[in-house]
Amino acid sequence: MSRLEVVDADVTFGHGADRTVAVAGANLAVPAGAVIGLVGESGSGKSTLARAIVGLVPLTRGSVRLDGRDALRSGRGPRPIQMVFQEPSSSLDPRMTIGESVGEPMVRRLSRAARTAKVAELLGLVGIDPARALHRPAAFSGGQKQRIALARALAAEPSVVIADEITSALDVSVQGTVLNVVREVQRALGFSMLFISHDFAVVRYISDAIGVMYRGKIVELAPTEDLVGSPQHPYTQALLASVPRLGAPRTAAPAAPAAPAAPDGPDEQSTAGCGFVARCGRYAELGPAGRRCVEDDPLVDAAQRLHQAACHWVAGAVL
Ligand SMILES: Nc1ncnc2c1ncn2[C@@H]1O[C@H](COP(=O)(O)OP(=O)(O)OP(=O)(O)O)[C@@H](O)[C@H]1O
Repeated sequence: MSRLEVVDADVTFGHGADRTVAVAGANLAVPAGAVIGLVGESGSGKSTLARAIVGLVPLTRGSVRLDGRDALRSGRGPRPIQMVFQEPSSSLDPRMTIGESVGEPMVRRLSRAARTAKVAELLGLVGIDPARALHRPAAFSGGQKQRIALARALAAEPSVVIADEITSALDVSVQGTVLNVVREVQRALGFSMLFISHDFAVVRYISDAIGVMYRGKIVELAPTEDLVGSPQHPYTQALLASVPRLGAPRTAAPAAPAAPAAPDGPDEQSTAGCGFVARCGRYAELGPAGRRCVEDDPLVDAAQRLHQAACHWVAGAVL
């Protein structure tokens, strides 16, 4: 297990009028052996951050560190950070048997016999009957395919696993099974994990701590029950208010209230100050004191502090 850190990360796509800033000043730490959840609405940059961590998209700025060393410059060989995607087809080739797919990351490292034994062990670990190793992905359900994709990721013996919306395409009844398998396997093997989902309930269930992402930034980071019990950032507060309680009807509340921006005030494109200012109820009430929100971008850092919120107006904020 390893400690993963993302430090001051930016990811920008395109140029000129087509320029999109997908990740902007993101800081995040996943302590060794911990499960950190990452939540945020669609387009907040979660997948891009995940892809940048495994080197699938380049960082425009910042770094990814594994136990203090640059993770993106590591040499060849088994990759210490593995990712599982929303679509199992991203990692399972339909023409290969699942045994071949799970065994592939071990081809250079293990003999055929050792690989067969390891494949059986990994399939068993994720609750798939090893006797089915000769079948192709089409023979399995969506939830089973996700578990096989996890087994393949584990074949590389990663110290960090990134799970990106791995239950989002599944029926709710299957989601629980997959989550339980992921949790059991993580506890058994002890790898660190970044678990990404737009579904707060899912992230809460599986994570030791949660990072909330908004417009490319982590705006709050806290142990799970602290975040749920006393959210500090106005965005997190709005996000939690929109999560239906178990059994209660889902309200129509938006993820964040749209506060009207002052006519001469900041808009969604403004980059100097806080990215949430145009939707922030707290800013709307601040009056002149709110100048700071427009001029200064509050950030969380990758340090050890347990509860951090990227807002100038909460206790413990990083200034
Ligand atoms: N390859 C790309 N080229 C251009 N823009 C991109 C690319 N990938 C992502 N983006 C943009 O970056 C922003 C963040 O997208 P990203 O997919 O990371 O968000 P997300 O939080 O994972 O959302 P979702 O859950 O919908 O995938 C979006 O505005 C998206 O359109």
